[in-house]
Order: sequence, then structure tokens, then C-alpha cells
Amino acid sequence: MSATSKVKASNKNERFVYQDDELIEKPFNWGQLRRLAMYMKPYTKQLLPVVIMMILGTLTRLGVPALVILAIDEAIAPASGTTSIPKLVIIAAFMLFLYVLQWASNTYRIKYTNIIGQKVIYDLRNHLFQHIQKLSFRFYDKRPAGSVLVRVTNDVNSLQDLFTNGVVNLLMDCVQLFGIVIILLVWNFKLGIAVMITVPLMFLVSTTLRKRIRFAWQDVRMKQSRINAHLNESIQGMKVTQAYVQEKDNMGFFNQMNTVNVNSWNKASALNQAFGPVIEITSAVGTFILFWYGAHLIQQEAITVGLLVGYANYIGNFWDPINRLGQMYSQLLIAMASSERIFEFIDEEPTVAELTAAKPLPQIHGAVKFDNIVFEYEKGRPALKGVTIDVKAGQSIALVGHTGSGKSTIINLLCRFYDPVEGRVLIDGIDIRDVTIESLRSQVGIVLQDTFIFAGTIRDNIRYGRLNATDAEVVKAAQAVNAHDFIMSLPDGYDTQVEERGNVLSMGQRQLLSFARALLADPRILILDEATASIDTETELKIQEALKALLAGRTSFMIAHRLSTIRHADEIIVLDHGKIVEQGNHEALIAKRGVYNGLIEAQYRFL
Ligand SMILES: Nc1ncnc2c1ncn2[C@@H]1O[C@H](COP(=O)(O)OP(=O)(O)OP(=O)(O)O)[C@@H](O)[C@H]1O
Repeated sequence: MSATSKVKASNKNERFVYQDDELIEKPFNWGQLRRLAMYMKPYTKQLLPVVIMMILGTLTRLGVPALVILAIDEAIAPASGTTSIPKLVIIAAFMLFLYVLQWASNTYRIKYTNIIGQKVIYDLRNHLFQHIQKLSFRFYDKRPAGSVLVRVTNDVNSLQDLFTNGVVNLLMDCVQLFGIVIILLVWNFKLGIAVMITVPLMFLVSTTLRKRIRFAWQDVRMKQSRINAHLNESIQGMKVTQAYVQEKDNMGFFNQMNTVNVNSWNKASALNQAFGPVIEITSAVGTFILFWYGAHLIQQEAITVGLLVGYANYIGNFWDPINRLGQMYSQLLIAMASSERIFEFIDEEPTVAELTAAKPLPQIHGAVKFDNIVFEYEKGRPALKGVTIDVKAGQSIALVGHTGSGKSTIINLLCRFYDPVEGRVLIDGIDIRDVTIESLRSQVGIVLQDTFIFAGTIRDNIRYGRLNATDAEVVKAAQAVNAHDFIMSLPDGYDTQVEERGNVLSMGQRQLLSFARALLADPRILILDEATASIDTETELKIQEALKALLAGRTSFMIAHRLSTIRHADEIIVLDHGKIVEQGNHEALIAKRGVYNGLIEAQYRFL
């Protein structure tokens, strides 16, 4: 039974189901590691002093036990029998010097590895964000926003440890281990082998236990991410939960998840705590062998007391890197999974790609032609089935039809968020696939139904239409669409801070802001997805006036719901199941007494 189904089954009412997380670990993959390393390439020059400092730090660390041997054998208990204080002072001073050198090189190394690591992560995050901004709507259709967010935040963050300390520590530990093994074997081969006899055992214990610990923490992370998913959904749907008085039920479900999470954390933590003592016992066995066999060798006068103490010192420094290398390996496996997910996005090609020969779309007049368009979001389910619309520059078009009839799809194709399967979209006679996407979208303005307000001031939100607009231009645009008065009545006028998604503004106010934004952008073609929510008559009037100002002299496409908007359109296109079923102005279509007439009558029945 999968972890997900366990959560689901344990929930009596089985309301929520969360998908299993993507795998947290992946096997080691050199190709991917090389690809990650490419992000470090620009910093090779800065890395060089770090590597030198690392080698210096390791050498000084290896030098200290050698001085201990010297101090014992030459100064404290020399073969001659007389202790030499001056010699001891010189050795101690030298030892102090080594410690200072070690401290300086470590400080430098840690500081610069952190700086370089942060730069690498910054580059990676930028690269990923830059890339996902280019990806087509098709990509986002397939993925929940949360999973995209996780890659830009969590997955990049989980590479942070690897880049900041991981790589350098790995090198350092390898150099240190290698150095100690050489020293131990060269100074006394037999004693060296004897003390290292426990290494394979230690390695075995360490890898087995670590694997279990890794899986336990992996389980904790999965449980936590499920809690996060539930929290995210709960917060977003809080209004619905409260409206349907589902708080108690929701709490019960949350409580179950929380308990499962705590239990799995306790299990992982217990395993973690077992790790330290196991390692200590194994290293104690190593130390026991050292003293037992060392004493034996001293008796035989094969080694000195100093050498034995020195070996004890080295052994102390031996287990740490082994331990850290095990940790590092776990970190690498996690990084493999994260980088695989990041590269999967980076390798994703935009489906709406720009031709290499694409030219900028010249300043347009605004004539638009949909030429026998066939389109499907999913294979075999056509959303548009041979649609042809011919629009002259400056005409206003209202798109009407039942939900799912294909209105938004027409708009999506005009902005080139998708490419048609068959047919062409032409602006001033130019196929929009032949021009650059930027030059196309910068001349087509769009006002969406769910007006997106970014966190910031009202002024910034209007200026989003054209970033280089002056303050005076912002005010002028707001005045033209009747937004100025309500903005001035806000506590800080144009400098009023609005929350993300514009929670403090009413629906009508948000719409007026988006009109001002579109007016500032001054596009020749304007697309309007009209909000369906009913607003009071006064605001409705304001919006109608604002619309008039906004549409003057532009080609416009409106997904229209309000009769007042539809009636004034030059041409009304009635869609049904992806086909145009009627076309003409309001009077002509009413006279026809067909689908349009039916839609309008239905609207009246609700009034
Ligand atoms: N991203 C998508 N992926 C798959 N199918 C989609 C997608 N968007 C729309 N569709 C389907 O395409 C068809 C046309 O949808 P479209 O959004 O154009 O309708 P609409 O007339 O704008 O509807 P509404 O008035 O409800 O907004 C519908 O059957 C819809 O289910």
C-alpha cells in the first residue's frame, strides 16, 4: 500500500487525496553532476584560492599530531632521558603557529565558499526562472502552480548545501583521509594496518544505518509536504470551508496528518540518535587495538611512546571525515533528485516557439483574420472546429456563447499562447507565427476577467502596462477610465498599497484599474474578458464610459456577458461547441430569433 493510500484510507470520509511526492532521492549520476558543475565554471578563478586554503588547512591539521610526537620523543621523554624545556617551548610555539594558520585558512575558506555557493545558487535560480517565464501555456496546463513553485524554491535550496559547503568539504575530507592513511602506513606499516582494521566494519555499519536514517527522513519530508499541500488548499479554500461549516471535519483530517507526521519524525529521530553511539563504539574498538598492539610494539622497541600518542591523535581525526563523507553521500543523492527535477524544467522547450527567421511585427493598424482555425488542447478533443473571422481595423467584436464554446480559446490563439493545429491567425495580413512573440504581444493588450493586482502601490499596478510611463501619464490614464476619483478617495491616493490579488479593492475598482493599465499600454488590438459578477448600476455606467474611452480607435475582442457591452459591438460572433453559429450586429441577430436571441432572452429571465 502506498504512503498516499494509507493517508487516504485512514480518513473516514476520504475527502482529500494528495498525490505521492516526487522521489526525494535519485541514484548517483555523473552526467548530472557535471551539468551542475558547469554552474561553478564562471567562478573557477575565485575557487582557486579557496582550494589552496583548503589544502593549507588540511596540512596544518595533519601537522599537529606530528608535533605532538616530536614534543614527547624529543623534549618530554627523549631517549637521552633529560627533558628539554627550550625544545618543548619551540615545538609548542610552532604548534600555536599551525593553529593560527589553520584558523586563518578555515575562516577564508568558509567565507568564500559561502559567497561562491550563494552566487551559483543565484545564477541557477535566475536561469530557472528566466526559462519558466518562456514556457508556453501548455506547460502550465499540465502542472499545478505548487509543483512549479517547489522547484524554484525547495529544489534549488536543497542544492544550496552542496554548493556552499558540500563540494569543498568533500574535497577536504578526501585529502585529510588520504593524508592520514599515508602517514599511518609510512610511519609504521603494521600498526597502521592494525588501527585501520575496523574501517571496513565502520563503513558497513555507517552505510547501513545511514540508509535507514535517510529513508526515515525521506518519509518525514513526504508527510510534511502532504501537510503543506493540505494547508495550502485549506487556506485558499478557507472562505468555502467556513461558509459550509466544515472546520471541525477539516480539523479532524489535519489532526490525523499531523499525528502521522509526528510519529514518523519520532522514528527518524530515534534512528538518528542511535548513529552516534554506534560510531563511537566502533572507533573505541579501533582505539583499543591501537593501545593494545601499540604497547606491544613499544615493548619490542619497534615504536616510541610519542608515535603511539601521535597515532591516537590521527585516529581521532580519522573518523570525522569518514562520518562526514557518509553524510555527504546522502546529501548528494538528495541533490541528484532535486537537480533532475530542475533540469527537467530547464530542458522543457516552449511549445510556442519563435522561428529563427522571426521578424518584429511592424506597427500595426489592427486588421485581424482567423483563417479556418482548428485547435485542440488535448488530442482528439477539438475546442475550435474551422473558425473564420475577418475583422477590420478599429472594429469591436463581441464573442458570446455557452460556457466551453471556445471564446477564450480564440483569444488565446490571437495572443499566441497556443498555436492552431490548422489554419492561420493574421494581423494586417501577416501570419503571427512569422513574427517575434514580444513584438506581437506588446501590440495586443489584454484585460482579464480576474484582474491580477500585484502587491505594491496603485500607481505601480497601473504602470505595469508601460513601465516607462510618467506619473502624469498614469494619472491621465486613470482619469480617462473614471478610476481617478476612487483612487483619490483611498487613504494614500495613488501611493496606496494594495495586497497581492487586490483584496482591498472591489471587483469594479479592480476592473477600472486594469482598464487604466491597458490604456497606458496603448495597444492597437485590445482583448477584454469581461467580468461576469454583477455590479451596481452606477459602477456599470462608469465601466461603460471607461470602455468607450478605452476602445476608441482600437480593434477589440470582448468576451462579453453584459448586454450593454454586447449591444454596442460592431459585430457579434456566436459560438457553439467550437463553431461559429451566428454572426452580425445586435439588431440583426435579434431579428433572426436564433441562438443569440435565446441567450439574450435567458439573460432577461434571470433579471
Ligand atoms: N487548458 C485547457 N486544457 C484542456 N482543455 C481546455 C483547456 N482550456 C479549455 N479547454 C476546453 O476547451 C473548450 C473551450 O474552452 P474555452 O475556455 O475556450 O471556452 P469559453 O467559451 O471561453 O468558456 P467560458 O465562458 O466558461 O470561459 C472547453 O471544452 C474546455 O473544456
